[in-house]
Amino acid sequence: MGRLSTAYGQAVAAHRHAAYRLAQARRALAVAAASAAPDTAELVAGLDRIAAALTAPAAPPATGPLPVRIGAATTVDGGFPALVPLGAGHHLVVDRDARDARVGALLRTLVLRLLAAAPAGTVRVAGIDPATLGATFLPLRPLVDAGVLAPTATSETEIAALLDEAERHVRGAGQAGGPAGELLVLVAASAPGPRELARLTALTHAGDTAGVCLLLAGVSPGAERTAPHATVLRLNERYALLGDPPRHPFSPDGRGLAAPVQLDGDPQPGAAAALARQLGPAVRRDDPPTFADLLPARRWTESAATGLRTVVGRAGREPVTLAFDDATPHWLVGGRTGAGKTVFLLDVLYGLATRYPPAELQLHLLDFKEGVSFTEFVPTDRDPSWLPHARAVGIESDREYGLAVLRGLRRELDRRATVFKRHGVSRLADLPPAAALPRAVVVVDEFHVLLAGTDAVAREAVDLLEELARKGRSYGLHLVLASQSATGIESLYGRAEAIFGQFPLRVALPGGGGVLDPVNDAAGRLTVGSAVVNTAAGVTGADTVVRFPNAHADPTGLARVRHELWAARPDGSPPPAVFRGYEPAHPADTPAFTALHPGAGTPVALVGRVVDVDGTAAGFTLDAVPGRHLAVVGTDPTGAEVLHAAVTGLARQHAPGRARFLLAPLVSEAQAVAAVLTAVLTAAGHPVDRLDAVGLRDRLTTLATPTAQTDTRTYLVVFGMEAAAGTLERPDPETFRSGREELRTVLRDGPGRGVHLLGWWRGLRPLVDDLGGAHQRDDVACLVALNVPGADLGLHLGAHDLAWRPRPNRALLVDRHDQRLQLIVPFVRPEREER
Ligand SMILES: Nc1ncnc2c1ncn2[C@@H]1O[C@H](COP(=O)(O)OP(=O)(O)OP(=O)(O)O)[C@@H](O)[C@H]1O
Repeated sequence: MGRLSTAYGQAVAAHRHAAYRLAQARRALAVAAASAAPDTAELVAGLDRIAAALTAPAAPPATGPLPVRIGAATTVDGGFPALVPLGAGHHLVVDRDARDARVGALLRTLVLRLLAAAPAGTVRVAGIDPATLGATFLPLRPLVDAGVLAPTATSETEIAALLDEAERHVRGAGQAGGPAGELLVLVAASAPGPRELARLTALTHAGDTAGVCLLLAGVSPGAERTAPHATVLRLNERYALLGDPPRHPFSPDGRGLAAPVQLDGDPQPGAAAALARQLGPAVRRDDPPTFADLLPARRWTESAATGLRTVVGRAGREPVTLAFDDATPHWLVGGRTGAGKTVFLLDVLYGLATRYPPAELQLHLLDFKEGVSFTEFVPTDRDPSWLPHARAVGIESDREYGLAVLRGLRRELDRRATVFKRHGVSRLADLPPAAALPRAVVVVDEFHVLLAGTDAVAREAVDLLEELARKGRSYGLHLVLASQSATGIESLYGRAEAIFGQFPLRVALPGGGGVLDPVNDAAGRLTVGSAVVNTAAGVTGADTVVRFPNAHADPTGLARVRHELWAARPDGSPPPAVFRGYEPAHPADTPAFTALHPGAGTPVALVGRVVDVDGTAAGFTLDAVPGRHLAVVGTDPTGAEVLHAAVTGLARQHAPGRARFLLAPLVSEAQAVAAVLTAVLTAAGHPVDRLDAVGLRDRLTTLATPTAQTDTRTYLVVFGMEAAAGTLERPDPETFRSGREELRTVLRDGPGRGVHLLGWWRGLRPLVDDLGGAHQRDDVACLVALNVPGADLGLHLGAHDLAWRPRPNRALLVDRHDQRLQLIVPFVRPEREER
């Protein structure tokens, strides 16, 4: 208030001085009038009116215009200050642009005077200068650095973005229903294109309380008509002629001030820097938005019936709200690595989760990169809380997990279609309250990973995304696809338009201009923490530059919000289904494994967890059908772990004495596992035999011999089957049958007699040799492929487009009998990781 009264005091003093000089001028003119000089009587009358205006008690600056000096009106008697009203619905139009040095100096001077006259932080200035590419404002650089003056808009895109911001500012003032708290001064040093100029002049009609003031240079005199709220200044070679200020005319007939005006020159050198020092601290309050700015005043008070809305940041000082609704059902977000995509998505998710209760909003979050994007939404050892809206969260997801989530969502759409039919509605909002369904927001971070290549996973993912995008609008399912690049994705060739056409809302972070129209370069100059938001599928001119807060900068604030939401969750809310791509699978953490018990039917060999939404246990039933044996293939020592899990699981399914285990650890890596297994099985009361290669061969002969049917199972567990190749190849001197022949008999006939082989082969080739050729592959119908190249495996299975790429902590489960192919996380013992 102190600064306001000082500025106002200064303005009043200037008025008084002007009034005094005016009186002097009037006297001089009266003398001239007496000598019948033409026009002087009129001039006197005009000056009288100005004097009346100047000496009348002025309205406080908050509600009235500021009188700002533009130069000196010259009379025969000398000069007096020429003032123009600015602000509170008053604007200035100059007929020449800043390429006339007098205009450039005038604009700079006016900017300094307006800033100096108003309380710090209440005036914001933005320049437009297409003709001199910003040169007009260069001397004011210290004010730009201090954040008082916005960087000059010179290109069509920048000017359009600035106009968007100004229009939002005006709308914001309109909605607030009173004088805007801040005066936005738009200074056009030269006229922009006709469209932008039309938008600028339209702003001059915004009214006294809109909080916007335009100084338009280089606008033709006809602008008087287009800008009835502006004082018009025309320049001739020596002077400027000042038109009548609207509502405070100098002349009775619109001829303006009769005294020509000598415009003030440039401000003193150093004036801009001094002002910047003075205003900087107050303006720095206009720091980037904070996380708290995104949150609603009260939690869970909004209804999602017609869509979801959240504040994502600010454009200038205006909050920017984005929606998932009929107009913008899906969003496409682009930005290079480190551009702030994850932070932006977190801002959106917290904004939504605080506005809508879990009954109105569900979240499905998929992250395909190494990182921790959505970890904070799921329970951990350190923090048991979770975001109650989260239904499925994939962290460092496999593509197959993404596919599983998308398939689940398609089923959800089918379910919703049935509900809609039952109620005879076609929109979510029309469902009766008792049948209301939550909206679902599905975020896929780094979606290009999911769609990479042209394999079966990519093809199915593209189909699913297209279907979800197409139907999602009416069923309340909204997609947010984020990526470093939305272009050049092979699997999208010919499909991109059909899919991205459903994504009208584009958010381009730094380096993410690819989500905008190819000719739209609005994202070219973004810095981290800002984004271009475009609600017209990226076309030029529909851009808003938004600054968004760094959610990660306030982890405590974030945790507080999350805990508050968690504490408020409805009774019985389940935690989200979580898939952590980096996490190994332990039998002891898998409910289906720990639930195994004797007498539960056909034994199953559990080998890991399926990469799916529920983390289903992965396994094979070992029934009496020929070929019900398990081959674990690959050099990865996990092979021994998989057999360990399968065997301990089988042991749990048999009462003591009802199963026999024959363990053949033929390779050194398996000795320790076999020792542990022997101890476990023995402790469980099961007979265990240890075999070497020769013992294995002998036992195969025994097992191949038909015996009377018993209900005792025999599990022959061989670690490193290829190590017995030499022994098995040799024919028996008496029967002339080789060990391999005995083996093949066991493979075919064993299951019928309760005999199953569980073997680890360290390569596909030895397995094929043992089977007697690839055409015999069904003799071992259950396969767990570890580090086996996809091409080799595809060849072995006769599947030419097998989407398998060997990687740590993953295996491909193949059951040739039920045509099952599943990506699994193979079981390992916890102690193995510690080694
Ligand atoms: N609004 C912001 N304000 C200030 N700094 C930010 C903002 N957003 C992000 N950053 C900074 O950028 C860093 C990277 O952000 P983020 O992790 O969101 O990037 P990303 O695009 O997801 O990158 P990547 O794909 O490599 O994970 C953050 O750690 C933070 O330091």
